[in-house]
Amino acid sequence: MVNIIVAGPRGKMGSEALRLIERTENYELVGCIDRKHDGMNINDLENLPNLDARIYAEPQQAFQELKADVLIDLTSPEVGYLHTRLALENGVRPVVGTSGFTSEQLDEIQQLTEQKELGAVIAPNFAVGAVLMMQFAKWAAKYFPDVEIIEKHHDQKLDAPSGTAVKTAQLIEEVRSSKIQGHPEEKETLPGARGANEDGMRIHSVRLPGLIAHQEVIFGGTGQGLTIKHDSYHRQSFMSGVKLAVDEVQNINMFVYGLENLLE
Ligand SMILES: NC(=O)C1=CN([C@@H]2O[C@H](COP(=O)(O)OP(=O)(O)OC[C@H]3O[C@@H](n4cnc5c(N)ncnc54)[C@H](OP(=O)(O)O)[C@@H]3O)[C@@H](O)[C@H]2O)C=CC1
Ligand SMILES: O=C(O)C1=N[C@H](C(=O)O)C[C@H](O)C1
Repeated sequence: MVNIIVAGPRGKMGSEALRLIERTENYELVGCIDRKHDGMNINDLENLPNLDARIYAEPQQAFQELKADVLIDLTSPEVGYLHTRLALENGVRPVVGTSGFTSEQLDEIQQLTEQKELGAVIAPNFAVGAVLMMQFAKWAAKYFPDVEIIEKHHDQKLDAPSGTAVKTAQLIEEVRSSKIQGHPEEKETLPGARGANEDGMRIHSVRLPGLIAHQEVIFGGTGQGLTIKHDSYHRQSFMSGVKLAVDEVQNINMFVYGLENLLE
């Protein structure tokens, strides 16, 4: 049995993670971290699976009182970082989907994971199709160094650019020499028109109601173009990746950043 704590259980992703736990035979929800409803039970809340687990507003109390193997964190960048640290400090292996961590925070989590000799998985995107999109983009960038990323998300998203777009740019940087794109003398007549600049790559963030999570990586070459595109139409698209991470995090004693490192 895998004993799991979910942080952010009322959220769009957290509630989907509860449904994953409910339908997985060897998973047990032992508690949740939620700043509201302290002391209540998940089965007291409407529209959530009928799971019997106490809610803790104070994360430290949850980690001390519960016998947990894995934390699934799907919250917001500041609190997600805190939960991840607390999990490791209390011997619990984190599986983190929360996006927006800084590279310094990722380094610190890596160090803590190694110091505690535990496993930890942080995945900017748990959808297998998105992982493939990022890998294909890395491959294409070897031959097409001029690239722009357009990520599109629902309008409740807090961080921009998305974790997926940042990770895509990082993967491309591994195979592409630093490059300034566009005309060297180009000027923005409206600030932000050319998007964020990551090593010369432009990242554009679209936020609209109705969207879930979508990304296009657009390459341009002489007389040709290539677009690699992924769409998540439902948050269930992320759950097979969350499951893979929960299953694998128990077998590793290292920090993993990106689901591609767990896929065969
Ligand atoms: N890696 C991946 O594949 C994916 C990652 N994500 C990421 O997962 C995270 C959650 O996304 P999503 O479910 O859409 O977001 P939601 O806003 O729907 O859910 C976030 C949850 O976290 C809680 N929360 C937020 N801030 C705090 C805080 N300071 N203290 C305590 N609880 C807090 C919210 O509670 P409250 O209602 O009280 O604010 C809410 O229950 C985001 O970072 C998103 O980018 C999303 C999809 C896929
Ligand atoms: O907030 C979201 O919804 C998503 N966040 C992740 C990100 O920032 O890349 C993953 C996915 O794009 C959905």
